[in-house]
Amino acid sequence: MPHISIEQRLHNSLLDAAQDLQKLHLVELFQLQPTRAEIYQLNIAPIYLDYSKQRINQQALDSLVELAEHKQLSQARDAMFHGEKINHTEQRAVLHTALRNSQRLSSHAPDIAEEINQTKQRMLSFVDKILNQTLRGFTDKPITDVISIGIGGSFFGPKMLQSALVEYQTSNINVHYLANIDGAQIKQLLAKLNPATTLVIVASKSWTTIETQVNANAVMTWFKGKFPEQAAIEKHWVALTAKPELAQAYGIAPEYIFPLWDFVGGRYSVWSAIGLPLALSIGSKAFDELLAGAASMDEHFCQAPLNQNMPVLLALIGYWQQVYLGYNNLMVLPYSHGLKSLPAYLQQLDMESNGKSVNAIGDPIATSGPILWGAEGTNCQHSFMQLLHQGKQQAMIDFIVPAKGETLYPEHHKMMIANCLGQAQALMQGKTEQQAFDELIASNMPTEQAKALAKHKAMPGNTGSNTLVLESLTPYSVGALLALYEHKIFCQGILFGINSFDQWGVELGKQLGNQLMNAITTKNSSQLDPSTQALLKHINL
Ligand SMILES: O=P(O)(O)OC[C@H]1O[C@](O)(CO)[C@@H](O)[C@@H]1O
Repeated sequence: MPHISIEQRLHNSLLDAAQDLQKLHLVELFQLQPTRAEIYQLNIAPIYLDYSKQRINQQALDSLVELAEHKQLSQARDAMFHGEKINHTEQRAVLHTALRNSQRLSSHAPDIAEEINQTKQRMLSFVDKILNQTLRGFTDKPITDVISIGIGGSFFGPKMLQSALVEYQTSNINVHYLANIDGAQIKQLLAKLNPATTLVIVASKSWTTIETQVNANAVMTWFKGKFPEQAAIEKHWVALTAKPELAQAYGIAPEYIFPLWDFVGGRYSVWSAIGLPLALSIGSKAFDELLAGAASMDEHFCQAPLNQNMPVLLALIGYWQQVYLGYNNLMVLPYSHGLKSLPAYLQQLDMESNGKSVNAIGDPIATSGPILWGAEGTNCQHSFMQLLHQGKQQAMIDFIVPAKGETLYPEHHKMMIANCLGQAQALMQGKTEQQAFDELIASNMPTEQAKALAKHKAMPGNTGSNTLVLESLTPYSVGALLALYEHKIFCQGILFGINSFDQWGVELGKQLGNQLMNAITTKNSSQLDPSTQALLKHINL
């Protein structure tokens, strides 16, 4: 027998499983194994995962779990939780998990754990004081509005969670977000606000992000138009940053500066001081529950065996679909208006983390993270779902739905559930031409016409999906959901061999944006490529 490596053996086994599964329709898989729904599920409160509709079998799952072991997934996970510098291209630890519970870290890095706890207490006490009006504006008026200026990870998390947890909004404070550098947005926002009752938060880990700087400067000009005094700035401006010295130089009072650290990646930072605008909306208790929900998923991720581990399973199923079934994109469909911005949040989380082309030692890799997209159900059923039912492109799909909905409108929630499960079913089952024909005949259509139309009504089905059921839309369950995706992405990074925690790819765009700005200001575009020159000429600034 020629010697083959473990990886090759597992690869062969996965290829065999994929070949076997290609011969079977999902409907046949259920006929052959009627207990699939009981076997391929995991209930880790507050999330129930059904993956029985995936085109997967036990041989594939066993080999995938073995592959994860072979890639030392558990060791990599422990290294992350213990604060090892796993982000090797930036020489940084990755410790967003310690923000939700620092206990696991305290035996490895007690100082960091302590600093995290102190910052959290300081931040939540600040929130309480703004909300109970102990802390007020410069003219002693209570704060009614917050402008949170930040982009990417300093924006998506708080913004998305604010709509997800709107039912938990305890304060009367309106939080407004400024991310894009669109003067029209600033104009509209500032026109309706009063500087005397507005708190301005500048959320920027690096304190160098140009969009955030430009927006902060515009808001500062507006603010100083009413209150030029430094003492006023010190009562109305807050900084959330890993560069406190730069924030202080900007004029922000040290007591109003809340740090984060280089071991918290931007897209993983909603659990840190970056969550402050959210906490000002939902209050410190609900913010704490959000952290507790995420910590519960961390605990599960650290303790559960790999084949019963929800983030690991999600990662393995996605890996299987990409590498062995040929998918390249993941569609996330939250059947919940509150979670409408979840796809946008997950886009940064997944694509900025795993959109890479080389492995840890810089060698090219064959597969990296998927394109992620999606929208709130049921709206998407009336737009792009047609393509998935009958088009030639395919997607990996995560349906997400809360089991409990708004009690004031119970019929709406029942219909939401019915639509969510109905879509997953339709994608799985499809409809044969014969079924379509029979239906048309039953509706009294003449045979020839029915034959012709049946071709258009047939749907292949056989599209797999995961369904994630949250108990309800609470801070705890949403915290667990976000941590689930974070860990899934981490696991996929390990499987692909990627460093999921750097983002060098975004740098070139920033650099060229600055060059373009220079060309526009100096009116000299001669160094630019012909297409860019022609565009600048046409725009004629
Ligand atoms: O918080 P900062 O440093 O302003 O960065 C904002 C965002 O910019 C990026 O560095 C690149 O897009 C993200 O990773 C980050 O979340």
